[in-house]
Amino acid sequence: MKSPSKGVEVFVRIRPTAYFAQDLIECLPDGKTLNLHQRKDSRIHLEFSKVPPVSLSFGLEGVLHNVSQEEVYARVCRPVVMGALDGYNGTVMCFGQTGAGKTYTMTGSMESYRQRGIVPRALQEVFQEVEKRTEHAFSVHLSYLEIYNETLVDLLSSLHSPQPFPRGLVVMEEPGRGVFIRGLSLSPVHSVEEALSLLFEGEMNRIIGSHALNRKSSRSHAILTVHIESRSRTLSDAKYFTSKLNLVDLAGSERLGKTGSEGQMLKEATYINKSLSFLEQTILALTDCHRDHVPFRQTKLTHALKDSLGGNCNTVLVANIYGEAAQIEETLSTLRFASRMRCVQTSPAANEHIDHALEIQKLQKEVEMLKEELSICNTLVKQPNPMYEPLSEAQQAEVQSQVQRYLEGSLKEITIKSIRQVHAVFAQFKQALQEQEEKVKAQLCQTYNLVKKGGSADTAAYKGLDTKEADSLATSQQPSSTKAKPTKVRDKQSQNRRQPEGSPLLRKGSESSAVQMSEKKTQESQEPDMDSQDTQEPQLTTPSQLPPSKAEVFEDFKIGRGRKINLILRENKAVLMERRSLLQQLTGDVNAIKREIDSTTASLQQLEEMGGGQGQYLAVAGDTDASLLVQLRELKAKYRQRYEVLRDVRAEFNYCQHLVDQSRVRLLSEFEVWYKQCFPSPGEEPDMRVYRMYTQETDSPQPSDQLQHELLTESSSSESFYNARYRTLKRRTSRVASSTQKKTQ
Ligand SMILES: Nc1ncnc2c1ncn2[C@@H]1O[C@H](COP(=O)(O)OP(=O)(O)OP(=O)(O)O)[C@@H](O)[C@H]1O
Repeated sequence: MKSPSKGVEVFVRIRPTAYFAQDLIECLPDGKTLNLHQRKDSRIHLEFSKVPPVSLSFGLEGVLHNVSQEEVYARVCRPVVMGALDGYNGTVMCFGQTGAGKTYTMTGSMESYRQRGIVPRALQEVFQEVEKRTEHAFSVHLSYLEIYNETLVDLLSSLHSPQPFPRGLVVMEEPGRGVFIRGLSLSPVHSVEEALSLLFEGEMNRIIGSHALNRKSSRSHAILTVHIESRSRTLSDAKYFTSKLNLVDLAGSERLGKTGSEGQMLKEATYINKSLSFLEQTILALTDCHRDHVPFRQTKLTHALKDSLGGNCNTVLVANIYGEAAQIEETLSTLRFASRMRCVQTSPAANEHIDHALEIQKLQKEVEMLKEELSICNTLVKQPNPMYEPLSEAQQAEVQSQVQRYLEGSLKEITIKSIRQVHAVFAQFKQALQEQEEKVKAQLCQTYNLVKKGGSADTAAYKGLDTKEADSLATSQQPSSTKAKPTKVRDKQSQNRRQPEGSPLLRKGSESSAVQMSEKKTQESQEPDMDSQDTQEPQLTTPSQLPPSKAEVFEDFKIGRGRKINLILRENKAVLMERRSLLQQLTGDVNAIKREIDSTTASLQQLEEMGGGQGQYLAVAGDTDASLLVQLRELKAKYRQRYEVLRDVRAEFNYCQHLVDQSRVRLLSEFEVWYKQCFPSPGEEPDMRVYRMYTQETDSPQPSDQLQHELLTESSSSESFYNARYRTLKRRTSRVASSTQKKTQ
């Protein structure tokens, strides 16, 4: 991610003073231009007396005159902080004469929160953003470097064990890493509080000199760096971003003569001036496109800031000036430096990295997966040159024809060539099955004159079952055709040949024979042959056989193991039918009486209208009318009596309906259990013990017998309760059976 190159952004901040030289310094209303007028009596004029008075104009990103600390931060630093969180290096530095307000701008007041400077605000914003950007995991470290008299000092060393590098800190450069200070401590920080306490610690350690101009003037350059690393929490890629946010408070530029420094102070001032002058030379070299060498290494300051000056960094300079007439020479020099700085171009670029360890891990995983896939392919294919490309249309058509021929029996085996071809074969099977189903349904609907009403009527017709039972079976049905062996799709005919006599699979002939069979079964179930039930049980499957469909063996179940519950269901249904016809009859009676009541009432009303009112009515009505009244009374009494009977019968009917539902659920759930035990999934052995238990009649009461009474007397909402209880009883019964078997062995 690379942004277009741009110049270093430069702001001028004017230190407030009661003696602001407004005739010399003019801030234009655009807020971006500052004009400096040279006066006849100024020192500048005296020194260059032959030069006619001139006005110099400086274009900037902004003139910060009488603005709050908050606004300074928002305009100068916030965009750089945001960039740093996105992976762009950023540098904000203050330059200017001693006492012009550099430290005030960078650090601000240590006592007043409102007057805190750029650094504490930047730290605060970093952690606020870290909390907001939840889709990224950030790690933040701080380092605090001081350059004093060309010596590098770790301002946070007091918090760490002695330095591992006895020769002190060294500015280093490494390809891919850029410039860094070897031996400088990196303190991890997890909150704004931790970060601020490190800042305060560093500030305490910073050497404060005193000299004639400013008792608190800092005599060193200070670089606080926030090192940020961010990794995506949502993407599993090995990409991550790093950035450095440098907050630089440069030592004050000053004229030696003016400060009156001597001794140690003089030495300090010399170093400071030297480094600032090299900084200026470096900037000049950077702005000169014909120079191939930029003397970054001349001083520790320029070397340490190499990345920030003309690198891939978002760089902002705040030029602090002291707006009094006496300081006009320093102001001019600061503004000249500022305008040169504006010409320096940087090419901000996000520092994107690849976590090689993670990348290797990912690739290793991928290789493992591909190896597995390849081994499956090799097992399946057993031939050279397997196909890896998606099937072409011609190949798809070939697969379709192969499946057709295989189903018809003219093709013995489909040769497996690739995973994609296997998928295509299965898809063709699925399609063929769906087509067959549709065909059978249509045929059955025609045979039984059934109207197609969604799935229910069709499913019922499918095997001649009760609609609800068939629906339930249909939903739980597993397409037996999909249970093919994984490596070879075997010939269907040869499989049928292996089925034992009497296997339900053998009944899976043509569609018409299926219909005949279901009709035959229906007859059989109406007259169950108790003695032959064992022979009616389906054959157990072996792992090489396909299990019969549930619909096929359901009839067997109903006359075999599920005979009792099926009989109960039938009895309940019979009672329900009887109640239904009684209900219909009673409803007809009640409606007829109601109609009679209505007509009698109408006749009486007619007579009343003819008599012109209640009083006359009695006089005119005579015997006929009196008999109508009696008739009406009798009809009402009869209506009440019949209605009560109707209400009772309706209640009985509803109750019977519950019983039928319950016994149906029982029948189906017992069937499901029985089916699972008798026809286990491929790879599982059929449970012979359970199979025997279900096929042999025992003297001990079956769970079904125990539950029967409860099922018949409870409401249908208790269904799940009973299902659970039934399963528990079943498990217990099978456990008891197995322990008894062990004891007898
Ligand atoms: N914008 C401002 N508003 C209020 N006070 C200010 C402002 N700028 C500077 N000052 C005050 O001016 C004095 C000198 O400021 P400061 O120490 O920040 O200067 P400096 O440029 O860092 O000096 P040095 O180079 O010697 O470190 C301080 O007392 C500071 O509070």
